[in-house]
Amino acid sequence: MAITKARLPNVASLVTRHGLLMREAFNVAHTDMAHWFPGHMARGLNKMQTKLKSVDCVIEVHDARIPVSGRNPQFEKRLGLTTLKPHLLVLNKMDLIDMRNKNKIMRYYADQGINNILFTNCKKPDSKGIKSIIPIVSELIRKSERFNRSEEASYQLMVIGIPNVGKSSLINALRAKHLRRGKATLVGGIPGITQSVLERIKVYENPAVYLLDTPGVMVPKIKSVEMGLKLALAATIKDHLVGEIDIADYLLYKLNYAGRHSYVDYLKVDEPTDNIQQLLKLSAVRHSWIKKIRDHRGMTEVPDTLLSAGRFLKGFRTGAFGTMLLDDIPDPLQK
Ligand SMILES: Nc1nc2c(ncn2[C@@H]2O[C@H](COP(=O)(O)OP(=O)(O)OP(=O)(O)O)[C@@H](O)[C@H]2O)c(=O)[nH]1
Repeated sequence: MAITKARLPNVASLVTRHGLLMREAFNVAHTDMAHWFPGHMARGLNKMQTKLKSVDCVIEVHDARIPVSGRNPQFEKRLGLTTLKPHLLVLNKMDLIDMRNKNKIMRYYADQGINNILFTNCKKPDSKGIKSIIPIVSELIRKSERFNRSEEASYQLMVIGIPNVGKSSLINALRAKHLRRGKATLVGGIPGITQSVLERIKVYENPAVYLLDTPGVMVPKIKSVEMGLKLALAATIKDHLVGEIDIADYLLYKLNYAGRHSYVDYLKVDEPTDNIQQLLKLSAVRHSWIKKIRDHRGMTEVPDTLLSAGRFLKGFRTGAFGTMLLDDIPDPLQK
């Protein structure tokens, strides 16, 4: 299957200063996306559902780079997010997007009835977003029914989200901010670090606030290959399941499309290109990333393009090419 999305290309940005014309759309040859998603994730949801009655508020963490892609509709369906319990949507990794998009993103969610939204950077526990979480959540709980929990002095919050969006980092940032305590929960750059369901961690005193950490639950169905590639680029799916080279190719397309060519220096190549194989090969040679393979001549040294792809992706994920929103945000004002 190929995606050739009709777009209105910003022609100026598609032509590099070297006069090269870049791709207007991304084509990919994947057909089977089933293996991108580990099936065991749905089991976590069952446990979350059974715990819901002891929860006062649900904090849904999502990656700010993909506000449209990948929010799990199962959360709404199974946990009744906007109806059963107070719900706060935390758009994390705000340091990786251009915050001039904030209002557009807020309008997009407001159009879906989601109004309690906060942008955070968990790398900075003293930042405004992290500081606001407990006051906002306390207010949401105070205004709610609390069902059979009104006698409880302490608050219990459940932190949910797809893999690798920063759920554990958020818990650690809150502990660091309010209790001056170290990490209570494991953080990692690859999806699927949190395995146990519903570990209870204290993050605040007076009133005592506990958070239940949960393993990431991936969307059950990916609507398109491009959506899958965005999720992979945001590191919510393990790279090898999708293929490092394909994800790197999509990244290259996105950077070129936006007219952003800082990858040229980062990868030590000569000029922008649309050819992922050539890019990764040259970068591997320039960095001396060489691997040995066995062929008809015995052991031969070849450029390690997989390693270059990994470094390219890491560059994007750590913000080396600047901030980037991966989704186009539908603006309800322009409907
Ligand atoms: N740039 C940036 N990186 C972040 C932020 N929050 C978390 N990270 C990084 O994102 C990665 C995933 O963070 P985790 O806290 O392990 O994510 P998780 O949602 O608990 O992951 P799972 O356990 O796989 O579901 C780690 O490499 C974090 O350092 C943030 O606000 N900004």
